[in-house]
Amino acid sequence: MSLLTHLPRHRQLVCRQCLHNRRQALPLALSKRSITTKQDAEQIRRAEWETQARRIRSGAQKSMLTVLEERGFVKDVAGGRKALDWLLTEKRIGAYVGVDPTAPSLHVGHLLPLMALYWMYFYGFNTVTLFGGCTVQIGDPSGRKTARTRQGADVQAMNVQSIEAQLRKLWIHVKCLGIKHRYPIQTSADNHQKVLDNGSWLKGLTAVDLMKDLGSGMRLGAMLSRDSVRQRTESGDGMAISEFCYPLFQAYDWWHMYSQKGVQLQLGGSDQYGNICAGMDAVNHMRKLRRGENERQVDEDVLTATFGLTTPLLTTASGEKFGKSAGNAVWLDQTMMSSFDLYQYFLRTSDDDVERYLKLFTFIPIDYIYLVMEKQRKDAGKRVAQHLLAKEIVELAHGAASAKKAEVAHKEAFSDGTRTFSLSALRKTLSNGTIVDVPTSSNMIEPTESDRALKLTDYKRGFIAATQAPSTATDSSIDDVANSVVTIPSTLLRVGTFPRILHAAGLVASRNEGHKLIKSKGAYVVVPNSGTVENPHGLKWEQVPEGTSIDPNHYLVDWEALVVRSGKSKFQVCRIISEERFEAEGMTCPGWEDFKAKRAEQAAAGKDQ
Ligand SMILES: N[C@@H](Cc1ccc(O)cc1)C(=O)O
Repeated sequence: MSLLTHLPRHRQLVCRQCLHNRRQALPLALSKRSITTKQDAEQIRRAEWETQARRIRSGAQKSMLTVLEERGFVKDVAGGRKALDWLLTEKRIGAYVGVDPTAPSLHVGHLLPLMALYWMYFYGFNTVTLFGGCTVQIGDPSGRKTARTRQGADVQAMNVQSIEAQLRKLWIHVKCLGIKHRYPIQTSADNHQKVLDNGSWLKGLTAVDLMKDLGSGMRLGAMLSRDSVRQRTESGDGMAISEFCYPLFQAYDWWHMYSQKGVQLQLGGSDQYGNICAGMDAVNHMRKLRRGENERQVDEDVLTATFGLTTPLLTTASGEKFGKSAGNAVWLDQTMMSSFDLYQYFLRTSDDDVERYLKLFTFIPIDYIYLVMEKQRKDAGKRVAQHLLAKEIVELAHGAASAKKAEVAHKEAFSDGTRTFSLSALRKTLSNGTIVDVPTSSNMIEPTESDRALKLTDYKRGFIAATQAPSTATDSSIDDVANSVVTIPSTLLRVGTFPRILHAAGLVASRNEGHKLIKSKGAYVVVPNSGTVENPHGLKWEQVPEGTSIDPNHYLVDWEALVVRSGKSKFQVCRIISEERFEAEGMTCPGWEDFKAKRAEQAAAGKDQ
């Protein structure tokens, strides 16, 4: 906990443990009077750090790197593991994670390096989350097989604005979670935690200066041998000079923050390894050039050296890509993915993955995670670990109030394992649920010059609609439901059309797969009026019966909703509306165009006869 020195003395809320630590850490003279001057604060910070270092050296506390490794954050360390472990114990260095605002929101994949950085914050390091207001205009080729499509200046400006706000919001939630989990955040200093835009220094940098200083120290051989460059040249697609030079800009960021803020460590996803190594070389070169430091000092002094740390690429235990829902990214922005859906995405985590995710995506102390996992193994059906994971992530991304609401909505919806579904929860979902029309074209909806006034939220909605998997997808990797409510025209509800409905609801990738799901007894539907005396509003699930004589209309709840489920917990609430309204509002759903085409064909054939 911080010492909250700006508050009057009686409001400095410090828990007993912190008070004890603080007394131990403070030089006697300081602990007796109130802390006022900057030097005092600095002295306390130093004393706090020294106490922590002593505890780590004596084995009473785990080192920073050990914590990161134990929780699964470390794939590669550039610069040497042992040296980094030592440095992180001895010196309160600066560390940073950068993201390019290529979309209006971060997605869960971004969280990995960010979480590692947040842990460093709890340990007292000076931390920077950087957004690439300038680098996004160039486009990082790392890990990409093709060049990015160029975005309009308006789109870019909105993305930058949105990502900056999101990074700031995440920090607020991180601090709240830190307090909740009782991490002793050390006395804050000006540079303890910052959100920076690389535009603020790259914009003023001239091309000549970049090439003269930094460019002269970067070797072509190393840059050419990078995977992203090799792949493109080998595939014949080639690469633009701008993309090829991208690492120079990222390297300059680091040099800027190294020289101004003592940032010695960069964290990033595994695709950033090349950029990070290029940055380390560049910083060394600049140190020799600008500061006139001698070669040996730069190459050998660990206390001033730079290091890189990459986080692993996440896949689920069954080998699928992590962070995709129905083929789309799992966004952290609430207007692009509701708290309900984000919660549901993580609630579906398999038992094999959940422990790993709890370590990576939550700040829950590791011993508590082990306890939860014991409980989980005893009664896996309750999914305690998954609920905990889902709630913590929503709390991190959307805040505590949203997390609580999402938890209640889910627990109510599945009040008895996955067997009952309460009417009130369903009604709530129907009234809150975002109805996202799946667009007919996969073109990005980009605001034009004349659309300058377009609000950010509208833009985000447009973005999410445009980047959804196309409605006619037959991609069998669709294993998820992205929205709380989908809208389906009543025309699709005919005797024998359950496979079509499962497809329209997004639970399966085609009508054929719908058939298969029903046949394998994996499809369920909520039965209306199935409450009991004890639980009159509870709704029960029933297996969708096989056969062509089943009428989905018999399962309509409140005459407006059909709730279908695939397997254990993948469910979808479908709002049923008339075809006229569906068409008038320009909506569509998987299989709809196909259905209409067939209907027209049949009508034409009927006329011919
Ligand atoms: N290149 C990074 C983002 C980044 C930008 C600037 C930096 O200084 C660091 C990282 C990415 O695409 O993920």
